[in-house]
Amino acid sequence: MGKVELRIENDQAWITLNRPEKRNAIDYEVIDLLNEKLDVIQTRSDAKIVIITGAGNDAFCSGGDLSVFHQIHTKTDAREMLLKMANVLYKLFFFPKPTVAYLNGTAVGGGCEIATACDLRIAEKNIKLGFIQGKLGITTGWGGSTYLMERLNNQEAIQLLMSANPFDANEGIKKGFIQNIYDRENFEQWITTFTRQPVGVLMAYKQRLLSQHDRPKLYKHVLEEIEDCSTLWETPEHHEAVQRFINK
Ligand SMILES: CC[C@@H](C(=O)O)C(=O)SCCNC(=O)CCNC(=O)[C@H](O)C(C)(C)COP(=O)(O)OP(=O)(O)OC[C@H]1O[C@@H](n2cnc3c(N)ncnc32)[C@H](O)[C@@H]1OP(=O)(O)O
Repeated sequence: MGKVELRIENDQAWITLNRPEKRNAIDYEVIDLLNEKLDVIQTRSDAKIVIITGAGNDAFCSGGDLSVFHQIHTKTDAREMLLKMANVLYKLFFFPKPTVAYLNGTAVGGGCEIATACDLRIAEKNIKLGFIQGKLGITTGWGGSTYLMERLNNQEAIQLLMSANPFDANEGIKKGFIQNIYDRENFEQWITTFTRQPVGVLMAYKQRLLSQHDRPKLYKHVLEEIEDCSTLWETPEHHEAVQRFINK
């Protein structure tokens, strides 16, 4: 089994982040694999909808792999890593087919950024969410805050980002971040309400959704976000926070 699995079945393309022992954290190989899987799905007429989830029962995704990314010290190197993943999430945000994050467990940091880049977010109950980057002395850097401002009203978005507080699925529903709470069986039933339509219908509605967004402006904002995050990456606050996690 690879670090990212793709299964296309019943008109559904399931991408599973497959590093349960690291709570499905994102490293360089995962970034490349995610990019490849999206390219494959784009060419497959039997894939009507994309579902991203995590392996195991604990986590959707714990964000960047701190055991790998703690080796990044300079702004230049941080920018390079952030841009690589930001480009994948930009592809995901503007993907021509509908995308759903099925949050089977904890989603923090970059895990919430991946979920935000999807059109819809469905959560299992009792999961923990959080744009916790602030607690690490950085901001989102993969486009997450840019996309969150598109998904939620700015007042809700800024509270989630600035507080860096964890929240649960019920709070997520109230804020408009989570659309439904379903266990796996109910999720699989719900997803068929989409896949029973022809792919052309789903893609046409997706285009209507995408036409709400100003593509060049969003990319500019993503680049600004990367710049801010990579500047903060160099600060002692960030390195000390990551070191505390590594040494725990
Ligand atoms: C860098 C990009 C940036 C962005 O642009 O957004 C970010 O993503 S910043 C956010 C980075 N992520 C984090 O700070 C989360 C760190 N992890 C946790 O807080 C917790 O692990 C958890 C996700 C809340 C889950 O807690 P729990 O279920 O209690 O599991 P453990 O803490 O015991 O972890 C099990 C195992 O997994 C390893 N792990 C977890 N997350 C990461 C990670 N992000 N990177 C690397 N490794 C991770 C953890 O170290 C444990 O390993 P072992 O001790 O070897 O079992």
